[in-house]
Amino acid sequence: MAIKYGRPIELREVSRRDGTGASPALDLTVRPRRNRKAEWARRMVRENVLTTDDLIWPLFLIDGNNKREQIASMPSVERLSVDQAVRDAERAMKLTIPCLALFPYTDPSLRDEEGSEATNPNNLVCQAVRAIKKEFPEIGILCDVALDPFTSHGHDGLISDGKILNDETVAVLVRQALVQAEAGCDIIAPSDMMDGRVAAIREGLDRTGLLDVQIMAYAAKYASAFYGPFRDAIGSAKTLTGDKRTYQMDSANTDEALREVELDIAEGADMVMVKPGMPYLDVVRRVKDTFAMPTFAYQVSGEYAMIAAAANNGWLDGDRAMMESLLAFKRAGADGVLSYFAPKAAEKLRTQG
Ligand SMILES: NCc1[nH]cc(CCC(=O)O)c1CC(=O)O
Repeated sequence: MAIKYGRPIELREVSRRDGTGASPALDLTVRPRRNRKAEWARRMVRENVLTTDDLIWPLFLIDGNNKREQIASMPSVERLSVDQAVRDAERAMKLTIPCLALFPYTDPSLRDEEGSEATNPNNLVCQAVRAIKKEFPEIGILCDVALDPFTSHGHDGLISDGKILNDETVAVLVRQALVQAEAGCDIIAPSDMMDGRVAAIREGLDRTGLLDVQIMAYAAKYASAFYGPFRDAIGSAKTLTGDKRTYQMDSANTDEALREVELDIAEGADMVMVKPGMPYLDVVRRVKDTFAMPTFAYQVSGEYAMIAAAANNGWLDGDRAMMESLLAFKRAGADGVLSYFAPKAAEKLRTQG
């Protein structure tokens, strides 16, 4: 056998750990690379897999008909009129993506201090829920609960003297959750981070007889710079005054995340979420290990934008970075991921599998 890079190691040298041997003392009975030698072998020992069941696809809605509007900071993501959202729901069905999440771009003329459009049973989100459920009752629909797409100041709650009011906001959020659930949405996802909102929403749903509507709590949601492109998408970037640090979590904390998750579970959350995603995988792991609850992560707009922008510049392989980033959530213990990559990733999974 021709040896290109040196002579073969003899077994007896393996035990020579004092470094006096002719070659460095390497314990080469153990060779982890054996299990990586071919794709079939790698498949055999693979610990985590991503499937289309793991994906939740967020859609942005806009008023009008037959409209698809590009969002500059989120390449390939569009704002959709309701009829187009129905088309994307069909695409999701075909790709076996189990669930959609809906976010509205509210016309500026409908935004006010109180976010009153949030509780309009005929708002854009409710229209889309009814239209999608009419054609595709088998697909899951998640609706975000928070006031920021509807307020003139871009905050998630009601404000008085520059302060976000907790209990008054919760009362409005319950009404927002109820109009969405009555329109037919399956999962209510409070993203506002007010205290006590999960319990109040659960009680409201149960009192109305909406016993089967699930709650996925944005339980550990951080005050993050990575929401920037989302705020472009829903049109709150320019209007937002100040920041959200009095209600969203400090990114320095993880014990606090566990307390938030514990509270939301006690208040009746069926599923919990950590957000943003990739910079907070340690939190995902701690939450999963501590509570063993269905745990989701949100790969947020800024995470999407970073990968998409780098890929569009040719700085990294976009498809591989997308799949690697999604798999990372599984490795961290997540049961699923909200991701703007959902349709693209599902297409890739389909052609691979
Ligand atoms: N409260 C609303 C909400 N729901 C989801 C996101 C961010 C999602 C994303 O960045 O993709 C936000 C923005 C925010 O809290 O400011």
